[in-house]
Amino acid sequence: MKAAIIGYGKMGREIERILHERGHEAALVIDTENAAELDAEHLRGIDVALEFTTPATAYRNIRTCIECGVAVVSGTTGWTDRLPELQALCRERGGALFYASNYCLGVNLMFRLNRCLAEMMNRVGGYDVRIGEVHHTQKKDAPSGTAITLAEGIVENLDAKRGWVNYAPGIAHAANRVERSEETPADCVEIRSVREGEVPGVHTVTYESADDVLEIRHTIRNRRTLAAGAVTAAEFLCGKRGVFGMDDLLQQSK
Ligand SMILES: NC(=O)C1=CN([C@@H]2O[C@H](COP(=O)(O)OP(=O)(O)OC[C@H]3O[C@@H](n4cnc5c(N)ncnc54)[C@H](OP(=O)(O)O)[C@@H]3O)[C@@H](O)[C@H]2O)C=CC1
Ligand SMILES: O=C(O)C1=N[C@H](C(=O)O)C[C@H](O)C1
Repeated sequence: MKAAIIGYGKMGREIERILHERGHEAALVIDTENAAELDAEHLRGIDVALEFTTPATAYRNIRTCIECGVAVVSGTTGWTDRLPELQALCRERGGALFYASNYCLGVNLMFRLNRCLAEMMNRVGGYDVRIGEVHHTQKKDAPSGTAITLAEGIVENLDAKRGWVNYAPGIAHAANRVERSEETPADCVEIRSVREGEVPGVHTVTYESADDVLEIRHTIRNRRTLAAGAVTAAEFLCGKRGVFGMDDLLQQSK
């Protein structure tokens, strides 16, 4: 597989290592200094691009890949209100796009558990739910894309919840922010965001009643699991047309 890496930061470098280990070629590397080289000429001959950049740049990067007819795997978070536009463009152009808010297999199992638990909670009274996420201090977006996917899984399955808000004290650029935890409306899932040291990512879904606490938690030990999942998605996407996510990948590997 001849791959392009778009964004040569923490994820881009880890992805490069996994590509080499699996015998693929990182034929093009795009970062801020050569961002202008993301064009048809430089993408010629590339089988798949792996895009991990910033909330401000992901849309344009992915769009360029689709317009140049190159399959693209993206994991960039903090911009996905515009993802449906690109999914529509990809379908219209007969391209290939894979997006996941989290490429770690364990997190995707947690997504399934989370949806299932939310559905079961409709038959049990007395619990309220909240989500916690902890990440490193360089993270540009809040809440994390993973926390948003968890919140959407709850909203889709738990009748009492209609949306989510973010309690993110001290974090700039938080979406759907409430200033204090007590301001969270009863029909919203509160996501509490914390930025701390070098933490790769911890996500917790907590159901609390007056008498007990039920929690599901996932802790990422290192970015290797995220990069390996992204490369597996790229291998899956190669030669396909359409719009895909982790459920498609997990379906196939059953
Ligand atoms: N879905 C998933 O599983 C995961 C998603 N992520 C998400 O992926 C994104 C990247 O994460 P991470 O690697 O940790 O972040 P980093 O900040 O370490 O890396 C991002 C890189 O992209 C570069 N960049 C900025 N603009 C452009 C551009 N226009 N074209 C090409 N490169 C550009 C940055 O350069 P410079 O530093 O010069 O600005 C930087 O090198 C984030 O949104 C993060 O939330 C992260 C891990 C897993
Ligand atoms: O920025 C990160 O580091 C991560 N971002 C993703 C997110 O926002 O959910 C995935 C993972 O948690 C690491």
